[in-house]
Amino acid sequence: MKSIYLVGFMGSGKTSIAECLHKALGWGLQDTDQMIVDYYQMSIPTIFEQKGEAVFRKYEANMLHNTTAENTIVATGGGIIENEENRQWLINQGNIIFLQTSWEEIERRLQHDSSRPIWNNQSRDKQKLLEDRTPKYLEVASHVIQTDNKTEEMIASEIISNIHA
Ligand SMILES: Nc1ncnc2c1ncn2[C@@H]1O[C@H](COP(=O)(O)OP(=O)(O)OP(=O)(O)O)[C@@H](O)[C@H]1O
Ligand SMILES: O=C(O)C1=C[C@@H](O)[C@@H](O)[C@H](O)C1
Ligand SMILES: [Mg+2]
Repeated sequence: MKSIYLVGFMGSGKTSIAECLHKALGWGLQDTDQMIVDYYQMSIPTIFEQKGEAVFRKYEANMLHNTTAENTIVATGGGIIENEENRQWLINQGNIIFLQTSWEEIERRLQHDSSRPIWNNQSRDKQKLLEDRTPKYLEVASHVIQTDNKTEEMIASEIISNIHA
């Protein structure tokens, strides 16, 4: 079967739910953020600090194109949909799940986070970023799953029923 791509804002649960789906379906698992760290041998905060966001976005697009097209759960980075070519590429793949999460829930989940450079950049308006990005997640999505007040396992089951529907 075609791979499943998870898209959504930081903290929407792409990495966590990809892990649940990987266990439930026995498919391969990829995470574009982790692929970047492994390939370039640098943490994401270090890439942002030393190379800048534009370079990170190039690395991210390269990794997206290197993901496996079949029988793989792919967690993407929260900003993957910023790039129009990435959006078109995702639309062409088909199984794109948007994990839609409210601002209040994201704030709760990431209140102690120190690993996400954009989240931790005090000069960025993250709530506005979520508003600006939401139409882009919706543009690529073949399925939209609300994640507020659901456990990771509940969300994974919902995704499995959706893709089998
Ligand atoms: N359904 C959920 N309910 C409660 N907490 C959750 C849920 N899904 C994920 N979390 C928690 O939210 C935090 C962020 O999750 P995760 O790293 O999976 O997000 P992400 O979408 O991959 O973010 P990023 O875009 O930054 O990679 C983690 O602490 C995770 O345990
Ligand atoms: O939303 C974003 O722009 C990001 C989300 C993370 O997954 C990482 O890709 C990185 O921290 C940037
Ligand atoms: Mg992640």
